[in-house]
Amino acid sequence: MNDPIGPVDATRVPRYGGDTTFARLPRLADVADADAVLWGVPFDTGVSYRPGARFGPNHVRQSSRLLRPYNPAMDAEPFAVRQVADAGDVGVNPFDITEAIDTIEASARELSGTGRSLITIGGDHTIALPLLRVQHERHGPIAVLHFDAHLDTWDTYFGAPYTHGTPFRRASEEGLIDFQHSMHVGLRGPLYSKLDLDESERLGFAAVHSREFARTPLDTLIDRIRTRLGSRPVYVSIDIDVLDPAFAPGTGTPEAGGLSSRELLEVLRGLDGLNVVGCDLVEVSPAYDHAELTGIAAAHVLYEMLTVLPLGGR
Ligand SMILES: N=C(N)NCCCC(=O)O
Ligand SMILES: [Zn+2]
Ligand SMILES: [Zn+2]
Repeated sequence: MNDPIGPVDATRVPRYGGDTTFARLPRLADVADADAVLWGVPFDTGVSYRPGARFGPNHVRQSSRLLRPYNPAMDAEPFAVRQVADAGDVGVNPFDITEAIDTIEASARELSGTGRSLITIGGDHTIALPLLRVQHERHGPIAVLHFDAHLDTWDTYFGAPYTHGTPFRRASEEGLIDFQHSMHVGLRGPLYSKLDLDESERLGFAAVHSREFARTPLDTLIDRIRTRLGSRPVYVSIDIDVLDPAFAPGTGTPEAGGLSSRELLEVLRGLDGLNVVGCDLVEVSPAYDHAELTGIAAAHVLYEMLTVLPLGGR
């Protein structure tokens, strides 16, 4: 492998100008090949409340301009040990959800190539379903680590099966999920019924609720998460609304009482050494953001994810 091409040097080219790729990394077309590909899915036709996550990918990219190459928390240089590239956005039909899901699945399959890690910026949470289908093709039933205020294991909205509140139910029904090793983290807020929690368990998910963060040491929670995931291939799906609205106001279905950015970043660092095969970051809706708070939180979340991705051959 040639030395990876890293971000544009901010001590030479001011970080507020120029091309807007994630962390000012090269575009996929500008590198020979990549170990990890980051791309955007500007789709929000699946939302049940505030819209706007279709603008998420470019907002997160814009908010990622201040990221620097060295991660002191992990003593790591995520862009020096692997080639990371930004593949831009997929052209996805905003008027037809099933067609959009098919397009996302086909593009994810193509971009993952013969073993690249795929990091997806949404978009609303509907997009996790086609992403999981592609992971399942490669790895079989997959351990899903799902950070979210919401279960997203609901059945239908207005009779519609493919929405941002239903991807993990569909994934479970399709046999994509490893029932013994999947988990929600950060659940909170009112539900439709007590049965929602039983159903989610039946569909294969253990849970760490947001309120547990107030009373349980972080290391204990990280141990619980690592024990649940084991050595399985893990797909990490992060809905930015897992953060408290104070840390991430720019999202479509905010719920009070969420994680702090510091807690979430620490938990992600705690995934180091696990077999993480891909991830998504969804539900950033910039029209409800202020001072790029949500975009910056999302950019840092992806930076930590890129740091803990296992190094693999292409
Ligand atoms: N933000 C996501 N993904 N899901 C929220 C669904 C909440 C609801 O309308 O019941
Ligand atoms: Zn959510
Ligand atoms: Zn969600």
